[in-house]
Amino acid sequence: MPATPSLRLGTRRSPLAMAQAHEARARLCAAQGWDESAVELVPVVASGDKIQDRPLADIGGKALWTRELDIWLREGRIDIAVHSMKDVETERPEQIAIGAILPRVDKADVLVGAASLAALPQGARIGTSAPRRAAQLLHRRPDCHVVPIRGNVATRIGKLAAGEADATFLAAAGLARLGEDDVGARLDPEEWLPAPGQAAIGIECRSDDAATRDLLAAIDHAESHAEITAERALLAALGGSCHSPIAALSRIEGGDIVLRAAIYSEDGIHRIEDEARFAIADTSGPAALARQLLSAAPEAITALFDGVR
Ligand SMILES: NCc1[nH]cc(CCC(=O)O)c1CC(=O)O
Repeated sequence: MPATPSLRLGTRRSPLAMAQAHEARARLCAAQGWDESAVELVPVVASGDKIQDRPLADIGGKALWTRELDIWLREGRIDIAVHSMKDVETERPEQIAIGAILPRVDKADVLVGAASLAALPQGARIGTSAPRRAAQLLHRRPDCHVVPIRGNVATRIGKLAAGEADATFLAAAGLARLGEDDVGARLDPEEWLPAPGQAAIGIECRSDDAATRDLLAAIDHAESHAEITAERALLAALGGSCHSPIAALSRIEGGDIVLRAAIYSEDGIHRIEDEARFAIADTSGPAALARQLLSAAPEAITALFDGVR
């Protein structure tokens, strides 16, 4: 009998992270014909999960989601780490490689607490700690008030029920992975652009671990990978931080990437939106779009970005 292969999969502990870890394990094992016991789930507490009372942007940004898993991966305590790509910084350590992107699901945001943006009562309080969602909301509904809200999906829905806010935004992908498909009103992603990398699960491994890279390559979804690579390159070229309201949506069309993006001032008053089409292999496409956006943007927007016009 062949020895049972054993791979340690690191994940955050939130219910959404665990659901994503299970999906990653299922795909990995199905592709290799392994029993699921071949992949051990190793839940790791992330700093972002320990600090719940302040907005992510104020306490260190996206690195708080990856720092612990990065260390565990580099020290060899786990072999792979599963992430929501939306939460992964564009600059990754050289020792870590994005080995697989799973097929992307619904990229839309969902509004929970009202049937549509137009149906929100005048002056409604909307819970979100995401600068993108806040700016998008204020652009469309300047009468509304943004109140900070954090915590995992269930916590946020609970805070809504407790009256901390009248409505909130959640990612359709996250809700679907938790089996909560019927929560809230879906916002058309063409009109309400999602975050770069939204709805994509990424699996990382050590860059020098060739055997694991092969395992991940077997489940990599090329189109989803190309999309998130373009969206992340745009984010990097804009020089945005987690304070920078940026929304992006890409799709593959006949061997090209069509990448659409919008950047906002924090108060949502200013918004610049543009689109570019370029070959998947053209790695300079996203940066060209970033320059186009920044060159058209007023100071209230460019002050939030470090990118070069
Ligand atoms: N910032 C938390 C986070 N990171 C990824 C998702 C959803 C799943 C995804 O986009 O892949 C969520 C929750 C949310 O925005 O509702």
